[in-house]
Amino acid sequence: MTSPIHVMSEIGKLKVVMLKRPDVEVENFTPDMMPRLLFDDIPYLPIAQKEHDNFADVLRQNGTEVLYLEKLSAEALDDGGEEVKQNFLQQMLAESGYIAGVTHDALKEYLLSMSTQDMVNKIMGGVRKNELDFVPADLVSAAEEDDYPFFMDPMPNLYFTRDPAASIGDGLSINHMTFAARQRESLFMETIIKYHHRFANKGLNVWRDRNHDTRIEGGDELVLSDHVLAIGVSQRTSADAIEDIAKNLFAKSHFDKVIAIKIPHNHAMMHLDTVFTMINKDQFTVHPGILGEGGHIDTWTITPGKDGELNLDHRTDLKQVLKDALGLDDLDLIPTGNGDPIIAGREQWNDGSNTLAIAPGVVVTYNRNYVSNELLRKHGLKVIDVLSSELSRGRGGPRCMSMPLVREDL
Ligand SMILES: NC(=O)NCCC[C@H](N)C(=O)O
Repeated sequence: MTSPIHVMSEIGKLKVVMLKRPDVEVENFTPDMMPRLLFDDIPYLPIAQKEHDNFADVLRQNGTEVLYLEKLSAEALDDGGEEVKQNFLQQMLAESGYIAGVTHDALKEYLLSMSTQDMVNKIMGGVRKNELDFVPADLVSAAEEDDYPFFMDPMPNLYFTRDPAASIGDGLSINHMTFAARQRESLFMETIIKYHHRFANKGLNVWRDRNHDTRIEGGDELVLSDHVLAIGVSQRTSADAIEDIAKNLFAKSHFDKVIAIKIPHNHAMMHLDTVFTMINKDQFTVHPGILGEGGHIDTWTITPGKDGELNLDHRTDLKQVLKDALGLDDLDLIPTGNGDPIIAGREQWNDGSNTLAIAPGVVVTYNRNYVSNELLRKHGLKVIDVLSSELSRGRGGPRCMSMPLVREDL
């Protein structure tokens, strides 16, 4: 029986993927909340949903089974039973700032009065104060948070299913994410893996769980082959988390090389996959803005050392590093925006480098990045471009919006 998670590459034919259809969470906030919620604008929901449905349809038409995070989460809680649901809620409330007390109790009662699916949707969408027939009387609520409209913030970034967890081999990392706006997200995946009948007790390896202080996000985790990972040292992923997962993978799996790639630490390039993706056996997209003089960038190839320690090899020629790690004679690094500084900057901002490979040489991209798309076609790729006006406002593209669960081996 095949494992419910099986990902040995970035490019093997995509068989099963997990998405989250954007819902009220992407518009249930005010402009002043945007920076904290990691959004640059507020999408128009009906169009965002239409675009997302178009994305899901494209995947289905190409032979991919599409699962939805929101549905899996509710099913997992129902599979787990009453105690699991209560514990999940307790943990979610604690991570939302309510360990105990009257507000905790009021929220618990409110959320438990719903069907499991409605409860999950409500937690994802955010709980406003005016929904409950309850006014907290403590000083913090009265004196400091009286103007704030939410008991529980919405989670608008959930449609970027790539980040809270990452499939690696026959297992995954469940991630401790960087910013508070996203940290609760990975509790859904932890619950799915533990309790959903499709995943529970199937021998899945959790290479690193969410109970850490050091940070890692799936947009930085790229499975280049069944031996090699690339992981961004980025705004969202810290070097110590990379060392930690490398040690676990080297001890327990067939992965024996992790290439750590240092990228600028800023919002536009928050993850490695916003500037660099694998799209074929010997082809990658790269945003020229991350490469210095002569195409150089800091990379460290990490391999197993003595007694569980790690060996590091610092090199700056990305192309050569990748060729060596993957045993390739040549490699095609395709620059976002065809190297034009204005177009490259603009199309990277709109996730022109954030391609989702659904088979070797077949990629799904945003239609708005037409210069990069045309260039990919010229390099022999099959490009399926999807609608992107509203989805792109959340600052993530097709790779960010998808968590592959099963890919065919190459
Ligand atoms: N892998 C990705 O690059 N995901 C995009 C995440 C965008 C989201 N607004 C965030 O800042 O986390």
